[in-house]
Amino acid sequence: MASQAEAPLLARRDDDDDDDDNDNDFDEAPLDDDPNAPMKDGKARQAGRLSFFVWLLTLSAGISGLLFGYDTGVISATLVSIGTSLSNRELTSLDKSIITSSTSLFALVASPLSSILADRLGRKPVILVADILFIFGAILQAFSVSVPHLVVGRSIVGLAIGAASFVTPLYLAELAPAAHRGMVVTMNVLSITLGQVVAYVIGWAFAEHGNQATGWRLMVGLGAVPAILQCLLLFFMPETPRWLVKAKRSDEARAVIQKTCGSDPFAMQEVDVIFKDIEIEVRDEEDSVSMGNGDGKNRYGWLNGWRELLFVPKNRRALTIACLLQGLQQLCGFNSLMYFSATIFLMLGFTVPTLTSLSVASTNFVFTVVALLLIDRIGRRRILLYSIPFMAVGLLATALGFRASGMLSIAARDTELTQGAAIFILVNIMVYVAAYALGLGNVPWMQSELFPLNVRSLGSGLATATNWLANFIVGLTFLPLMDALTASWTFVLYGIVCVAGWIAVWWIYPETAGLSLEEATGLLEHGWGVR
Ligand SMILES: O[C@H]1[C@H](O)[C@@H](O)[C@H](O)[C@@H](O)[C@H]1O
Repeated sequence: MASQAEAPLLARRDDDDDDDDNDNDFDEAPLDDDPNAPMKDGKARQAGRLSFFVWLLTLSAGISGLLFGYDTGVISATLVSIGTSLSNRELTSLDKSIITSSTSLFALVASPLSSILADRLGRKPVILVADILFIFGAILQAFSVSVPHLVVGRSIVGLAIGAASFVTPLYLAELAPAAHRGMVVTMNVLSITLGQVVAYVIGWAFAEHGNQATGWRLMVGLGAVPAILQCLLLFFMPETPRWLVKAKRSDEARAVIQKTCGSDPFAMQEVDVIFKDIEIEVRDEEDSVSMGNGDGKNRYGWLNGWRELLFVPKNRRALTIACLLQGLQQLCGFNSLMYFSATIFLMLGFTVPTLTSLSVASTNFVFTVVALLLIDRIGRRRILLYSIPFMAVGLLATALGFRASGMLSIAARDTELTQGAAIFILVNIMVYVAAYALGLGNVPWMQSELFPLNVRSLGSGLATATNWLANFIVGLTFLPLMDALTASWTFVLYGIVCVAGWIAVWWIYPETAGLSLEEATGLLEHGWGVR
C-alpha cells in the first residue's frame, strides 16, 4: 500500500522487478542532477533547513555517541597509566587483552537485547538504561582495586556502549526529516569520533603531566559526567513518532512530527503526509502479524519478528546489507589503529607515540565533518564506492612501506627505520583513515533506514551485534597477526577485505539518500534495488 506521495517512486520500482537484475551503474550522474534519481522524490520532502528542535535533539542524543567514543578511546591511555596500582603488580598482556575485549564482548551481548527493549518500551527508555550503565560502569572502574574488578566495570560500560550504539542512530533516523537524515545520523558518528579525540587528549595530558596512580581513575570516572547530563536532557526529548504511532499514541506522534518539521510553511504541509505514511506502515505490520498469528493468540508471538526478518525476502536482504556494512566497517582493521596506534608509532620510532596516535583520531574526526557535509548530496552508496579504493591504496602502500624498510613485526622494534620510511607509512595511514571516515566510518550506522518498522529494531540490533563481533575479532587478533604474518601482510589482509567489500557494496547496496524511511525500505522489495 502506498500513499499518494509515494506512488511515482513505487511505480518506477516495479519496472525493476527482476530479482537478479544487477544493472550496477557506477557512473551515475550526481544525485542532485539526475532527474530520475530516487532521491528526487524524497528530496521534495522536508528539503528545507533543519529545524532548531532537530538540532537540539541531535546534540542531546549525540551525547551517547560522545560516551561511546570516549569509553572506547580512553582504554589505550588507561592501560599504559595503571602501572602497579591494581593488584600490586604490572598488568600482563593477558590482563590487557581481557580488559580491552570485555567491553566489545558485552557490547555484542547488549545490542540485540536492547532491540527487544526498544520495541517494547520505546527508544527513549533504552537511552536512559544506557546512561545508568555508563554512570555505574564509570564509578566501578574509578574505584577498582583489582584487575577482575576493573574488568567488571569495563563490561558494564560495554553493555552501555552496545545499547547506545544501537539505539542512538535508530532514534535519530526515526526523528530526522528525510532530506537531512544522513547528516543527522553522521552527527552521531561525529560525536563518537570527538569522544575518541577527547579521550586521546586527556590520556596524553595525564600521561605527560598527571599523577600516574590516580590520573587513570579520573580518566575513566569522567565518563559519568556526560551521562548524568543526558539523563537530565531526556526529560525534554520526545519519543520517536514511529514508535508512538505503533503504541497507539497518534496525537503525540503528530505533535512530534510537527516540531521536527519546523515552522517552514512547505515543511508544515508535509506533516500529514509523513504521519499517514507511518500509519500505513504500522497498519500493514499489524495486518501481517495477525495473519501470521491466525487467531492472534500465538504463544510464540515473539518468534514473529525473527520469522519476518529471516523469511521475508526484502527483510532478509536488508539484514544482509546491514550486517555486511557493519562487518566491513570493523574487519577493514580501522580499530586496530584506534587501539594500537601508539604501539605501531612506537615501533616506527616516533618519540611521542601518544601524540602521533592523536593524529589518527583527529584525522578521523575532521573527515567525519567532511562526510557530514557531503553524505546527503553524494549519497551513501556513491560515497562508499569512491572512498573504499583510497582505503585499499592507503593500506597497500603502508604494507609496502613496512616491507621496504625491513620492519617486519612488533618484535622487530629495534630495527632502525629511516625517517623517510616512517613518514611514508604515517602519511599512508592518514590517507586510509581519512577515506574510512568519509564512508565506512559512518554509512553502516544508517542501517535502520533499510528495515521496515516491524523489524527495524531487531534488524538494527543484529547488525550492531555484527559490528561488535567483528570489532572483538579485530581487537583480539591484530597483535598476534602482526607477529604471525608480519606487519606488511597484516595490512595487505585488511586491504583485501576492502577490495572484497567494495565489490559487495557495488553488487547489493542501493542508494537510500533522500528517501523517507518508508520509501527506503521499499527499495528492497523486488531485489537488491541497485540501479
Ligand atoms: O563509526 C565509528 C567510528 O568510525 C569510530 O571511529 C570507530 O572507532 C567505531 O568502531 C565506528 O563504529
